[in-house]
Amino acid sequence: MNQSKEQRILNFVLQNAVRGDPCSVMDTIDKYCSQKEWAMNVGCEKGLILDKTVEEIKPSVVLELGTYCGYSAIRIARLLKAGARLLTVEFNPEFAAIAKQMIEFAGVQDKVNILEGPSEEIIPQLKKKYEVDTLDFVFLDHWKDRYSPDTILLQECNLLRKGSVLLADNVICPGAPEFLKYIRNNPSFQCTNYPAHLEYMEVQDAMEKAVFLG
Ligand SMILES: O=C(NCCCCCn1ccnc1)c1cc(-c2ccc(F)cc2)cc(O)c1O
Ligand SMILES: [Mg+2]
Repeated sequence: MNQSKEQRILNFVLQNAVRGDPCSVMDTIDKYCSQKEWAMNVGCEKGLILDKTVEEIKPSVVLELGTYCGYSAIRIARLLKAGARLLTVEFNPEFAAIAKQMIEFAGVQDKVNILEGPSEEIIPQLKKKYEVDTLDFVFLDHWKDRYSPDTILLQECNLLRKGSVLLADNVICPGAPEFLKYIRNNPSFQCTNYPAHLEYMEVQDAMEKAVFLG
């Protein structure tokens, strides 16, 4: 049965990156996806915006929606302080299996917990099942039409506190118009837009940062 693109990316990392070196894994994925096969990793340009946001917040508890191959989970986890943790939600079991291997190869598995299933089911379980009090940082990178319903669900589940930061990928391409309309018109959020390019392409994209004001 022929391999998936995601399996080809993992194999390229296993053969070319340095085990236990997160930057080498990120660079190797970026090399493969810019030179051989495009894939929807956040990439290095938007990845720098993600890095700066994580470094600014120094979060203890991070939620990522949309694991894919684990590129942004590795990107975030490598910057987390001792004892800090990342919970990342992936709906697609094949993607989750690839991400698990990618994260372990990078050596950040002790900071990352991959939660398989639909975000609308997992978010209401975070407090009781995953012992979360509130979230310091949320990276939204899953289905773009789920960004606003899941942001509402996070509030309903009391998972945000004054100063919690949301960062959303792809608000221009593929686009998350409903999310932008919701978040920019909501007095409980302070929004900032970061123009960038779609990963590995000369196509306009942007990230949106939203700080919860409580
Ligand atoms: O769809 C995206 N991500 C969600 C994938 C499924 C998430 C599953 N899931 C996980 C948890 N709950 C649900 C995405 C798409 C593109 C893109 C851009 C241009 C183009 F021509 C084609 C595609 C670029 C990205 O950066 C993206 O993130
Ligand atoms: Mg994305």
